[in-house]
Amino acid sequence: MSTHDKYSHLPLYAKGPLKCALKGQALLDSPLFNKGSAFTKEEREKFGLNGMLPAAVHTLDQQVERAYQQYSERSTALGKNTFLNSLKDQNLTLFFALLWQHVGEMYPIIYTPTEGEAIEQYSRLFRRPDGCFLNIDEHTSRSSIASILKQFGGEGDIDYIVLTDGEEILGIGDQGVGGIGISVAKLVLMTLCAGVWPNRTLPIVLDCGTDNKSLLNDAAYLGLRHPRVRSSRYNSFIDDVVQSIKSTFPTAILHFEDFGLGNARRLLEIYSEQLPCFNDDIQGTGAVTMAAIHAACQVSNVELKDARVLIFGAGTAGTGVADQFVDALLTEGLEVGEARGGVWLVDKSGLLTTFSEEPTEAQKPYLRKSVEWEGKDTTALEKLISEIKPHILIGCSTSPGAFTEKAVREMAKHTPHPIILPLSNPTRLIEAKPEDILKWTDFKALVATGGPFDPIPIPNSSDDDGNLNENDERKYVVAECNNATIFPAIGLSLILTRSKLLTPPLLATAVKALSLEAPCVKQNDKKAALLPDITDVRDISVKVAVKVIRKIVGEGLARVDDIPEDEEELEGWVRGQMWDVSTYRDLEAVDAERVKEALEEGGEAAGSGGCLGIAG
Ligand SMILES: NC(=O)C1=CN([C@@H]2O[C@H](COP(=O)(O)OP(=O)(O)OC[C@H]3O[C@@H](n4cnc5c(N)ncnc54)[C@H](O)[C@@H]3O)[C@@H](O)[C@H]2O)C=CC1
Ligand SMILES: CC(=O)C(=O)O
Ligand SMILES: [Mg+2]
Repeated sequence: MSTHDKYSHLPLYAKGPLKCALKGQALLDSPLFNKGSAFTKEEREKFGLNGMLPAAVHTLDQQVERAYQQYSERSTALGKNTFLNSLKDQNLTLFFALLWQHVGEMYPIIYTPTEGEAIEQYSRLFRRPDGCFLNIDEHTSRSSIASILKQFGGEGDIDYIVLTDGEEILGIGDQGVGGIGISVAKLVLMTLCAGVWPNRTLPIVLDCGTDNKSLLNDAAYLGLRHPRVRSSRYNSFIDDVVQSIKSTFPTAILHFEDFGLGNARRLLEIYSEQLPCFNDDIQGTGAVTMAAIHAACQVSNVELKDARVLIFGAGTAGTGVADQFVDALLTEGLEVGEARGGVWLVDKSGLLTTFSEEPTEAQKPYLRKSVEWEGKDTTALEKLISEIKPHILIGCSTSPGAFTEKAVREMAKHTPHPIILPLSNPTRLIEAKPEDILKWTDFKALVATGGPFDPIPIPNSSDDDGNLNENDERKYVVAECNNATIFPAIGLSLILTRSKLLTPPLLATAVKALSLEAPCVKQNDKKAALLPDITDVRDISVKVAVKVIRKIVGEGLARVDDIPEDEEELEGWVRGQMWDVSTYRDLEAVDAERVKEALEEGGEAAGSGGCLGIAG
């Protein structure tokens, strides 16, 4: 065992059969252990299930088929989302097997855009709680929070936590307590995309009130019915929560999601040196966007160090992309000043300059000298494009239609293959539709979007010399540039190594690794996707994780020391610890006392608190 520190002995994932102390109805009610009609005759006998299930024993595939039929009968996206969430409450293995077998179809149902709708309707759709609800009004002390957290498991039981305060959800603003939906959805992706064990994760919402008037006036609203608490009371609440997480789950990774502009970066800066933590909207969005930029630059022969980037919407996500761009240039040997020189930030007031009023801390490093812009129009996007001549245009503004035909055509005048990434979610808020961008640029642009879009037929496509390919039936696959393509792999790497921190070199490693997997790079084809498809994400996550894990070890941040050095062995080591989306695990009956003893002896915890299961 490791000599690194006292946490290195804590078990990671279960191997072999799951030891299960539940029987009868309690077993059927446990989403981790339940197999429904797939319980074998022997298991029915052993676990007191006789008479509690119909006679037939079905396979997981048969169950998936039936569940898919039921899913398909729901006529609306929201109805399908509700169906899937109920299934998750009943049987985790079936839920993830179904999702994985239909990942292309179901991804937008369990994630953006449908999950956004479900969050807006949270209080109406509510059936049973999922996750941990911490509310500021009942917050009395750090120990009271710790005692709530302990209901979800003890030291070593939880690997990954998604924490939100619901203020800036998925581009739809303040959703109060409904924000729990984004914590749950991001954790579903952790399992689906990177095999993190779902019972070893914890979604948390911090209910600090809401400034959303329609929620405050809605009699059905389930959260605290007052405006958001801010300043010192909020800060001490957050600090108590983070410190309680740290003491209760000392090896857990903390993922901040959808915090408001005034808090997201501030909290990351405070806590990134105290525990392994991650802000998805800043770092995840920055990282996935940077991977798309790397890939696009590579196929369109633009040197990153020469690239000019115009970021439209300089909030949490926009400045996260800017920072990631600068970090990438620093790893190529540029000085900070030079690297920042390639970034222009535009917000509601136009180009951000030294003349701009009250720039945020995150925007300050990128302010352009106002004297250089005297007498010029710094508000109209097409005018800015005409001055700056960007190679890359990124939208994180929630301003639909902001990338106008004029602006996009102007961009195409200065660069043969404009790289245009309208990232705002949900779909109705996108800065420009990909089919329009492609049409306005004669399919020369390289495009990726924040949410899902169908492939776009390429009409009589031409090659770079302008020769028409009359019979070309190809479609332009618009990659989804969403942090969900990268955060699960980063999280998996941190979990498996029990990394002490998440540092910029780890993110830069993930970015490079992901960009190498982009179809456009692999096929050296400007019309292929800028990022891998979600249907490939599990394999991609393993590849990215292998590189990040090596970096974690190299940087001396790992807290386990049995990590294989050989790349192939390391890949097997990673895969071997992932949740299997294609099979049920064997169950071994044990009594509850034995489970407790085994956990005290340091057995491998298969379930978070209350699951009464260990693995041997
Ligand atoms: N694809 C992805 O992976 C991600 C996408 N996003 C999306 O990015 C968008 C922004 O999210 P956050 O940065 O978290 O929000 P935010 O509120 O922190 O930032 C939005 C920024 O856009 C600015 N803005 C608003 N209207 C504008 C306009 N007309 N012109 C220029 N700037 C304008 C705001 O002043 C603010 O600075 C959302 O739609 C969100 O869904 C966010 C995170 C990840
Ligand atoms: C994708 C994401 O994290 C967001 O839109 O907030
Ligand atoms: Mg987010």
